Amino acid sequence: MQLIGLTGGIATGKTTASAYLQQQNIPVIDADLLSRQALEPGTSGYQKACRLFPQAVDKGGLLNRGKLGDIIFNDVAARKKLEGIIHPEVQSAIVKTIIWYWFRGYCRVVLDIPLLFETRMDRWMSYTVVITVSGELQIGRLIERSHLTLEQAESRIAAQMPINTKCKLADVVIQNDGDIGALYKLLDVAVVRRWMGNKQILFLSNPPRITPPTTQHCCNIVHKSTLLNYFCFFVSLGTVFFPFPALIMTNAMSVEMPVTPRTNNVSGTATA
Ligand SMILES: CC(C)(COP(=O)(O)OP(=O)(O)OC[C@H]1O[C@@H](n2cnc3c(N)ncnc32)[C@H](O)[C@@H]1O)[C@@H](O)C(=O)NCCC(=O)NCCS
Ligand SMILES: Nc1ncnc2c1ncn2[C@@H]1O[C@H](COP(=O)(O)OP(=O)(O)OP(=O)(O)O)[C@@H](O)[C@H]1O
Repeated sequence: MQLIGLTGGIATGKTTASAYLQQQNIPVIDADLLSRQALEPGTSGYQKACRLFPQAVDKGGLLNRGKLGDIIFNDVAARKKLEGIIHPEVQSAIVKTIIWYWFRGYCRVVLDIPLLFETRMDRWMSYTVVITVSGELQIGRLIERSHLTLEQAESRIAAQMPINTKCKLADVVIQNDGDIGALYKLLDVAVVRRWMGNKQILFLSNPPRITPPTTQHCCNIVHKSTLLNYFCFFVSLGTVFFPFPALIMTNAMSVEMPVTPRTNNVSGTATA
């Protein structure tokens, strides 16, 4: 099972990338969606959040996500408290969903997790992809999409791990300064074609900044059989408390088949 960690800063394009990958029949687990589900009315998370953050509850008694955002993105202690409620729920949902996809015979899953590095979940990934964008574009896209003021947008960005740090931690960096079509082309190279190598930066600029090293390790991970998948699933059920190590174990049991890279010239694919 190949686990591909997709992350980035706020409004750098993770959701746009995930939607495209899903169109390519690659399953995506969206941590933002799971965290929204953990805060839905009726859940214990919702009740705890209402108790902890009464300032974010509207007159009608409903939790206002915008107000909650204004609180947690300006107060580290409040953010940690909210994360303490939501993250355990999200992480357990992620593990269950991975196992579900595995049971269905998928050999790879993309995990769209904004806090991939902060929560150290990158340790369990086969490789990580960071989507980044220049500061001005990030602010502009965030304000436009979420209808925020400049101050709100800046506080949300400041509350996150600096994007440059994420880029340093990533195996693949996608610079999303171009149009959507250009982003899709970069995703084809970085994920859809399962192109794996050393750290790569896929620039949209012209001329190309980087080409893959000729010694790159390209591999196509293929499961031996669906039967093995079922076997692995039952093994993981036995390891209720440590399902991730079980997934990694079975990853090691997969066959690695070297394939010829589809493209030796990333730039050719990358340029818009
Ligand atoms: C504060 C909340 C209610 C604001 O909701 P809103 O609908 O405005 O934003 P949404 O959930 O779509 O998140 C948008 C983006 O904000 C950023 N973000 C969200 N939570 C955090 C956080 N705790 N730390 C840093 N960045 C965060 C991410 O880049 C995310 O993609 C919400 O973000 C939330 O519940 N956050 C805490 C849970 C969490 O840590 N989620 C991150 C994924 S596990
Ligand atoms: N290459 C692009 N060109 C133009 N607009 C883009 C591009 N990529 C993303 N966008 C736009 O930027 C905004 C933010 O993108 P998106 O919602 O995918 O980011 P995100 O990283 O998922 O955000 P969040 O962290 O809030 O979940 C959206 O309005 C999206 O349509």
